[in-house]
Amino acid sequence: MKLKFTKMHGAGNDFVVIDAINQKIDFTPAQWQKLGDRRFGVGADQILVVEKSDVPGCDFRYRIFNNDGGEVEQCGNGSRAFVKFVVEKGLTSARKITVETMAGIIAPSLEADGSITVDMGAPVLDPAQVPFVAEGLQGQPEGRETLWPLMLELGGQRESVQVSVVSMGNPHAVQVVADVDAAPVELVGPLIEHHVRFPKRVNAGFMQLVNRQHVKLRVFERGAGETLACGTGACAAVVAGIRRGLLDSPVRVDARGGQLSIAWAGEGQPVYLTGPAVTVFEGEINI
Ligand SMILES: N[C@H](CCC[C@H](N)C(=O)O)C(=O)O
Repeated sequence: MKLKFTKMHGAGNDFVVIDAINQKIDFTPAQWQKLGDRRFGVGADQILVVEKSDVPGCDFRYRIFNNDGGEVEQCGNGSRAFVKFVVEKGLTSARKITVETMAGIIAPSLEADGSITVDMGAPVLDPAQVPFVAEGLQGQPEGRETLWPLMLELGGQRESVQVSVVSMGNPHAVQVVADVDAAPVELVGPLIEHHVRFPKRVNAGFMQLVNRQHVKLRVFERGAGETLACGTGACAAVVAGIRRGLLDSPVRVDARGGQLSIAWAGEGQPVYLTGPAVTVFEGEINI
């Protein structure tokens, strides 16, 4: 079939966005993978699918596929591209929309100055619900947070890294490092992503503290590898840092592809993600 799509990015985290309201989409994981393939397809970190929602009061449904073809629960940078897409395509006259995702309802809004803020909902902090298997581990309390010693096999050596585990609807394991640019993200990221204690795999965050309201962050994403920015990863990292007593809301998050801002008022409260969304080009592909 000939498929119309829009190529977009949020702080360098790039997407193929598809209007599945006006196009009939029924793809196999292999077809999603092809769309995300940077040589055999269009190429993107994730594919975002816009559908009508059946949930009363919800404007749209938002489906997210990593470029490994797997469908996932949430995408923060994608939610900003989503609201820009539906406004630019005339699919809504609203500027603040409610969107049904696999992880629950989120509410992106397009501000008059073009910036976009998303109510990402409250973080899930119970390790079992991330999900993370803590059995047999001695968690290290720090502030309101618990640091979990994750055992990794690195070059025949067993090394332990201390991670916070947080869900934004999708799972995150966040560690603090002295220097993100020197952090072994390509080596350690996959070991954490596929660690046996994460039954649904996990996004691995590496956070450097600049000051109490400014961090640098790299994320090795589940199902996509290292991306230039990860919105839910930024949310999870800031939540973990605030709970550890290391950060104060709001926090500036410097990702490799751009700048995000995260605000969180504490347990049970929503996390607000603010950042850019850019439309790069429109296209068609035979898929
Ligand atoms: N790789 C993530 C999905 C995309 C999240 C990221 N691109 C964001 O902006 O939140 C996962 O498997 O949970």
